[in-house]
Amino acid sequence: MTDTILDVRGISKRFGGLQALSDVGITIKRGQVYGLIGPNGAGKTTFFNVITGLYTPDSGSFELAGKPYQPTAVHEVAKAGIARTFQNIRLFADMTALENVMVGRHIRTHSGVVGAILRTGTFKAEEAAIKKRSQELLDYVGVGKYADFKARTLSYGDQRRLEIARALATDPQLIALDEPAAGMNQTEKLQLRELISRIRADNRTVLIIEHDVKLVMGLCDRLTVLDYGKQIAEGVPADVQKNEKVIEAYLGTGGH
Ligand SMILES: Nc1ncnc2c1ncn2[C@@H]1O[C@H](COP(=O)(O)OP(=O)(O)OP(=O)(O)O)[C@@H](O)[C@H]1O
Repeated sequence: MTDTILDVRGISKRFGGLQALSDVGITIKRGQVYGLIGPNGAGKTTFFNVITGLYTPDSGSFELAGKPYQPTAVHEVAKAGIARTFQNIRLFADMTALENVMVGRHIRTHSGVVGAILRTGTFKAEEAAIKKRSQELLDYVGVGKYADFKARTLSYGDQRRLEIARALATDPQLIALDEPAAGMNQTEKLQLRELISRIRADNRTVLIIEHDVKLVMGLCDRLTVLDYGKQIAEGVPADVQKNEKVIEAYLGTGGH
């Protein structure tokens, strides 16, 4: 089994006259929490969108768990083993918390459409297993008691946790979290930090975009810093924190 989960090299992406990403590459090892940070407009979400199949890059190569991987379509990316959450929560608002997670789990089932229509024994057994696993995941992220509540009735912090449960339901090789702490209060941030640490302790691999630098520095094993689409630093938090280019990008010129 390879130690490298995601190996991405030479990603460039242009929107009209704007070079959103220039030759960006990262390597994430199994069991790491890897952070992607940078000022507003640095290209973080674009990078996420490229590796999860929402944007086609102008150049770049990808390997997932040692195999060449082409992020061409969102559902193919999920099948290949990358699950993500979004900066703006994207749950099925009128479905229950449990149903939201069950949807995520369905990409790993086998009985298919015919089985579902005929309600075969295999289908029913699979459905029961999906339900059980989904409830376990709700408990795992700490929202088990809201299983039967509609997603939109959950607090903001709980909706973010629910999104993480749904992403975990696909049994991903890599879970990519896009600003999971956005809009959270300090207590919720602490709980989130505990949850992500637990996810890592369970030998999962996490890629995280986050604006809260303190949270990222305390949580990540390694970091990449983007600024105007360029990778200005890569390394362990203690080194990245001292990097002059990083300090300048965050504190200096115009505070973009
Ligand atoms: N679909 C698009 N079409 C045109 N320009 C885009 C598109 N998506 C992003 N951009 C531009 O690319 C640049 C990088 O944006 P991106 O959203 O990736 O930055 P970010 O680091 O995630 O920023 P933030 O922290 O504000 O979310 C920005 O200048 C943005 O306006």
